[in-house]
Amino acid sequence: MGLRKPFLSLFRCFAFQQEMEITLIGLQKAGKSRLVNVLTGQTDTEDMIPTVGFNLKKATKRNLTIKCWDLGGQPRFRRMWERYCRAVSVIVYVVDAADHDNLSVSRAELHDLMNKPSLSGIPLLVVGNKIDEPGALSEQALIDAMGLDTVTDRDVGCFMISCKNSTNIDSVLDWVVKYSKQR
Ligand SMILES: Nc1nc2c(ncn2[C@@H]2O[C@H](COP(=O)(O)OP(=O)(O)OP(=O)(O)O)[C@@H](O)[C@H]2O)c(=O)[nH]1
Ligand SMILES: [Mg+2]
Repeated sequence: MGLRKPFLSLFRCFAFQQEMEITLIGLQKAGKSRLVNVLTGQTDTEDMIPTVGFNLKKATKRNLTIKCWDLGGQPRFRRMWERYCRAVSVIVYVVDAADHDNLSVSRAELHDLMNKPSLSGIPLLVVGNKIDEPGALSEQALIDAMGLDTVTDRDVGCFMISCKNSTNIDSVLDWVVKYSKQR
């Protein structure tokens, strides 16, 4: 009898241990790598090096480990996006909400990816980053600019964040946990 309680606690600990994978994509300089740094609790820095290919980092929160595939956003790396999105629980698409000039390219790349049959049904979280910058879009303006109302074949979320000020980062984590598909 004395052993029962510790055994049950140990069982619960392993039973609820969860691991999930997400992929972060979006145009170059959107802030994907900085978001991964903030999510994984690494020292935040303004000085970021453009991602060449991809990086993999892990974030751990309580019983949850999130593997984050951080892909390069430059045109030459976009061909890889689909491959790294196929097996993940959630696709996180990062947009620089203050970079109005590149919104239409960002939208086109997003819809191109969402139309791939291999990615059908994978939940999509669009995050408008850099809301600390003047002229950053509102959430509704980002939803309109990215045409999110037309993505109807999956769960879709949208948050406005600032990696610089750590604004709304918890909402990103909560959404990922809530909508992640066990694949
Ligand atoms: N003001 C502001 N700058 C940010 C924020 N997030 C990222 N940045 C800056 O934006 C620049 C690009 O950030 P990265 O995280 O390297 O962007 P990325 O999307 O990983 O870019 P690639 O790896 O080239 O695809 C860096 O100078 C960051 O410091 C933010 O919330 N606010
Ligand atoms: Mg990067």
